[in-house]
Amino acid sequence: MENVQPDLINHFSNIKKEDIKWKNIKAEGLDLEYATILKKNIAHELMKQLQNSVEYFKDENLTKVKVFGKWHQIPREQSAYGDDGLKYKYSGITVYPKPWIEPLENTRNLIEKITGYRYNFVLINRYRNGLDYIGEHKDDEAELDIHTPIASLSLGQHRDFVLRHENSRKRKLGSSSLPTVKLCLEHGSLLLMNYPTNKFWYHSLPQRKKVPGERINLTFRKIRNIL
Ligand SMILES: O=C(O)CCC(=O)C(=O)O
Ligand SMILES: [Fe+2]
Repeated sequence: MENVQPDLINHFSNIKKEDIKWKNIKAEGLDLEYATILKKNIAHELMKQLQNSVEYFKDENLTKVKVFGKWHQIPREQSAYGDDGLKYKYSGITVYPKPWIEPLENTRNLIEKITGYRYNFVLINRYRNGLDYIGEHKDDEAELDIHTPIASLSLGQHRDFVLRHENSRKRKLGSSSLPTVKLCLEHGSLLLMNYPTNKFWYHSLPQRKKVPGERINLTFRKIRNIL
């Protein structure tokens, strides 16, 4: 029987590392690399497959997070997939990833081919519309392998991504305030947050009422097995 679904693996196998044009963004303690890695039609196909297969958390223990000591309903949908036996704790919640599903595993393998890093975990955020957002935070949990950059793949509605140095945030006396860094994360783009970015810089994806489309973001991470 002929496969009527466009074959993602086939498309992915045509993507060559040497064809990718990276943009480097650097500031004190900040090191980012950004590139469009998927053509529009391939990005659309991956998004469609994820819309049909990803299951988001429903359990109350996983849809509320602790921010500055208070519990809040997360203003987006979230899920996690990864290797068996891993555990990731953030914002007061503990996540055990679901087993890999095909589109996510294929994407993990593509990112390994492009970056040379092998990931064992992906956190998925779905922003249903422009009101959904993620507040300022650092991804600096102890179980993250800090020398493997967080690789963030964006699909769907482009959204602004804002980074602020911790000193600018605290307006610490005597520290020169570093300018905010703002990027627009496009459909089919990959952002690498290299060490030591998450040590010094907070990031967020603010609400944007004028860009109401759905966005799915995959952050591939390497968790050190702490069992
Ligand atoms: O949606 C994004 O681009 C960022 C998500 C994020 O910062 C996170 O999952 O830690
Ligand atoms: Fe983050």
